[in-house]
Order: sequence, then structure tokens, then C-alpha cells
Amino acid sequence: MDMGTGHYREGGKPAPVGYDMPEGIDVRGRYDEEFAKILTKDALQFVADLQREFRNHVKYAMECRKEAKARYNAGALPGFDPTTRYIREGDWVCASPPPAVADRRVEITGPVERKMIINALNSGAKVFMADFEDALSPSWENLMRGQVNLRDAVNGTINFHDKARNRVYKLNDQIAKLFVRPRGWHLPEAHILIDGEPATGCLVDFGLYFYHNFAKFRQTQGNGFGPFFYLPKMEHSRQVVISQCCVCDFHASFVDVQPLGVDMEAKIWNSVFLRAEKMAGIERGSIRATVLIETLPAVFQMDEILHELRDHSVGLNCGRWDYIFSYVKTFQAHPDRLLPDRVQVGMTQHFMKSYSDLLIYTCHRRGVHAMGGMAAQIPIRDNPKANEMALELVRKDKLREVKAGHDGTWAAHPGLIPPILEVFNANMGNNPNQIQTITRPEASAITEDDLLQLPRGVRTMEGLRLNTRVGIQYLAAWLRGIGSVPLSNLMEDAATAEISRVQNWQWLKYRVELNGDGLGVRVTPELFGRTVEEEMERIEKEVGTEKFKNGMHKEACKIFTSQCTAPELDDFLTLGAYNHIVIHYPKSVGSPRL
Ligand SMILES: CC(=O)SCCNC(=O)CCNC(=O)[C@H](O)C(C)(C)COP(=O)(O)OP(=O)(O)OC[C@H]1O[C@@H](n2cnc3c(N)ncnc32)[C@H](O)[C@@H]1OP(=O)(O)O
Ligand SMILES: O=CC(=O)O
Ligand SMILES: [Mg+2]
Repeated sequence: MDMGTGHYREGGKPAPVGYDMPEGIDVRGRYDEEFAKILTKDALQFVADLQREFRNHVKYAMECRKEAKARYNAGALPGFDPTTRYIREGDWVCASPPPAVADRRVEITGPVERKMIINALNSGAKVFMADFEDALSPSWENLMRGQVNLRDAVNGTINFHDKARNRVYKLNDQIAKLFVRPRGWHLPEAHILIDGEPATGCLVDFGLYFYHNFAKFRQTQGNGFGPFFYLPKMEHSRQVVISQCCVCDFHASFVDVQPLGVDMEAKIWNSVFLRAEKMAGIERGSIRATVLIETLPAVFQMDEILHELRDHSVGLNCGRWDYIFSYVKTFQAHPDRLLPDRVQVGMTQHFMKSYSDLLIYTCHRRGVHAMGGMAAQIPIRDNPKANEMALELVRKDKLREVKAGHDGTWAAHPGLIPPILEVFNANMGNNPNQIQTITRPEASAITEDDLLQLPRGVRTMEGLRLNTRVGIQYLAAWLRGIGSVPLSNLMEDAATAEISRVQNWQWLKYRVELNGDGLGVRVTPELFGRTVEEEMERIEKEVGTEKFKNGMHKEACKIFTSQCTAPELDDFLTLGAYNHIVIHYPKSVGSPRL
């Protein structure tokens, strides 16, 4: 057995046993006997195989993102790719949805936390999306416990004893179908080094979950299909002309098949799925995934993404919060495209409605689910009137979605399942979905201008304050290991916090006028500095001095303000903050460069 640097317990003392690591792999996260049942030699070997096969493709895709950013920063606008018109206009369909998940009218989402997994699976939702992404702070403990929890959930043995309330949680007979969302391509996993480099986060999440669960899942949940996934934050990374890839032969092989306009990020996922199916000895097309359309570039590539994944697709989803974040990020150098206050950028704004309509049209034309997104409201326990108002907003949002043709939608909290189900049941009846019944042909006329149209609204001091307060409070929670939080009775997660961050950055960069306040005030570093101070005082008052001191607020404030005032916009809030939650064992050994 390799007794490398990963074999240490808390306190730095050598442990009697350790992770059994294949050649070239170094696990630098804390040793735990439960984790060791996930980080088996064979499972790690599978992750390493994926990493070695796809790392250069992922690197290349990230380089393409940089190139696209440079183009947008130089004034270009994202749009439909003329070279892939043949895909958009072609008459093809994806594989039919697996019967086990034909009906996905309400999906609950949540981090891979043990009690929440049980509550979500028991919630009455059709699907539970277990999240390693927007709702999870990707600490080693959270990720590995999440894998343990999911294995137990798939095995049907998961339980939880809440000692404080003396309440035992276990699964009902009827449970939601499980989808798993790995991290995005951009995030590394610093606790697992493969050939000396941090592994790609999503390949670790996918690889470990797939390896341990594919067989049981297909038997008990997928009726012969599965496992099922959600894929986040893809961008287009399209090539215009490729003769030879700069880092590998990968392109050369698929360039021959599709010489132009390739959607590479979806192609990598498809190849990962093929590789996993081969390893498992299961039929091609067993794994199914719903892709979140949550970046501005990707909205112009929905057909291309579905086409790449056509044997593995089970639809697209409107990831509305990251989509708004991506709009600001993509137009970071376009002062003529500044958004109004975050609260005014809702789904009825023309660009958001166009995005949702085009997604429904595209998915139904290709025979797959068009999933709606997340309303931010959550139940308000201590105020019945405010609670009813929040539920009414959720009902309204869901009614708009189901009438537009969405086949299902997301719920952030078990208390929202009954009202959302009611709306979908009333409009969909016994049909499992609306793929055949609402085709939205008129949406084929949606143009680039529709998708890019600047939302209406104004910018206010309250908008700046809210962005600042939410950004700091969310980041403080994230640093403490909590990836989704209730703030002012709304759900906040990495995607909503990103909007706050990039909007502050952009308003500061362009010294924008807060035109909704009628005072002609501009967002300057001085104004922002004062706002940060005042909002920190407000947070301290709200949470209490003790919690404030121990709650990582000062650290969060430092990271958040430095990102808001940086000369160049950081691509991701969580990427910049990630080093703060990495803990290597043994602690005496230096950290690898990320
Ligand atoms: C932009 C996007 O990507 S959206 C998708 C990612 N975001 C998410 O998934 C957010 C998921 N939701 C949540 O994390 C939580 O609902 C929050 C943080 C918004 C609110 O949390 P809380 O205020 O703690 O909820 P609250 O106290 O009302 O919880 C009541 C009960 O419901 C459970 N619960 C709340 N939300 C969920 C959920 N999403 N899944 C399962 N159980 C849940 C709690 O565990 C608690 O259970 P208990 O009574 O057995 O103890
Ligand atoms: O992941 C969902 C989103 O809205 O972002
Ligand atoms: Mg998202």
C-alpha cells in the first residue's frame, strides 16, 4: 500500500491506515474512514483515467473562454454561429426521455447535506437535484460527506439522527428521482493531485458518484437508465476554423467529423459519458443529463449543445441567476449595457422571456424537457401575511412557466412543493410533460437582438447596498462551509451572489449614476467604501456581535470588496475565494499551485 502524504489524521500524526492511492495520485484531504470507502483505489483510478484523458481538452476549452472574453471585451457581441446553421436548421431529435423521468414537473434542489438529502427525496417532488455546485461550498469535508450521503441515498440506507430534536430521518417508500450536479469546468479540486496537478473538480464529483452508484441507481431508480446529471455553466467555446488543436490531438479527431462551429464543452461531457459507460459496461445513452443554459454565450448554442449530447440528453434548464450574472460578465466592457438593480431583472424582462421561450421551442423541437428555473422566494415562517405574499410570487412565476410550455421547474424548499405542484397539475393534468403539446413555433423568430435586449429599470443606492450586504453575507457563509442561505427571506447561493459582485464591479468601473434616486449620485470608490462600512455595521447588528466576530464576515468583506474593486473582473467569485477553504494534510507540506 502506498503510504504517501495523504495518510494523516487530524493533528498531523501518521494514521495507521490511509487512502490506497494508485500511481500518480496524491490525496491531500483529511483522512477519514468513511471517506476511504469512497476514495477506493479503483474509484480513484477511474477519476485519474478521466482526468488524464480529458485534462487537455478542459484546458483548451478554458483557453477558448479566455479568447471569447477578449473578443467581447473588444466590443464583439455573442450571437448565433453561422457555421452551425446546419445543426440549428437540421431535422434531428434527441433520444427520448427515459420513462423513469418523463414527468419532472417539480424538482427540488439542495446541497448534498445528509438531512437535506433525505428531506428532499421525501419532499413529494418528482426529482431531487443534489448539488455539488451553486448550493455547496466545495470544502473537502462537504464534498466527501456529500459522496458518502449520495451513496447511502442510492443504496436506500441513508438515515440521520437529529440529536437536539431527537428526530430520526429516513427515506419514505416513494422518493424523488436523483439527479446530481457536479461543479463547473473551471473549478479545480485542490485536495486530489493527479500527476502533480489539482484534479478537475467536476471530474472528481462525476467520477466518484458514477463509480459507486451506477449499478444500484439503474436498478432501483432509473429502470435501466442512468445515472442522471445536471451540467452547469457551460459556455460555447466555439471554434471558427480549426486545423490542429494546440494542446492535443483531440480536436483533430472531431474536427474531421464537424469541421466548424463545434460546441466543445458539451462534446467533452459527451465523451466523458461515453468513457464512463464503457468502463461500466452499460449501453451507450444510459447516462442522461440536463444542461443548464445559464451563460449568455450558451443561449446561442442550445441546438448545438443538444446535438452534441443527443444520445445523453434529457433537456435544458433555464438557470436564470447565473444567466443574469453571465450577461453582466459578458458585457463587462460594454458601458452601454449596464443592468438596473438586481431585483428588477426578472423573467418578464424581454431578454429573459426570449431566453425562456427559445429554450422551450428548442427543447420541444428536439424531443426533450424544457425545465424552468428557481424563484428566489422561500417560506417565511414567522409572518403569515409575508409568507402568503412570497408564495403568491412563486405561484405567479410557476404559472408563467407552465403556460409558456416548461415541462417542470425548480423549488428551493420543501414548503414550496405543494403550491408549485398545484400550479403544474392544474395546467398539465395527467400529461407527464408538454414536449408534444406546446411547441411554440413562433419562438423560432427570436433574434439576437431579442436575446441581448437591455432590461428596463433604474439603479439605486438600495441596489448597491443590497448587492454589498448579500455578497458579504453569502461569502461569509460560504467560507464557513455553507453554500446556500436564507437572507431577507430569499434564497441566496453562489449564482445570486455572483450577480451582486459583478454588478458592483461594473457600476464602480463606469462610475455609474444611481439614476433611480434622482440625486445624480455616482458610484465611486469612496461611496462604495462608505457603503461597505455601513452594511457591515448593519450585518453586525442583525446577526449579533458574537456571531459576527466568529462568522467570517471580516474575511468575506475583504475578499468581496477586493473583487468588486479589482482592475480586471475575476471570472468567478468562488474561484478567487477557493484557496481560503483548501486545507491540505499533512499541514506541514506546501500547497500545490492552483
Ligand atoms: C441558482 C441555483 O442554482 S438554485 C439551486 C441551488 N440552490 C439551492 O438548491 C437552495 C436550496 N435551498 C436551501 O438551501 C434552503 O432552503 C435555504 C438555505 C434557502 C433556506 O434554508 P432554511 O432557512 O434553513 O430552511 P428552513 O429552516 O425553513 O427549513 C425547514 C426544513 O426544510 C428543510 N429544507 C429546506 N430547504 C431544503 C431543500 N432545498 N432540500 C431539502 N430540505 C430542505 C430543512 O432541512 C428543514 O428540515 P427540518 O424541519 O427537518 O429540520
Ligand atoms: O443554477 C441555476 C441558476 O439559476 O444559476
Ligand atoms: Mg447556476
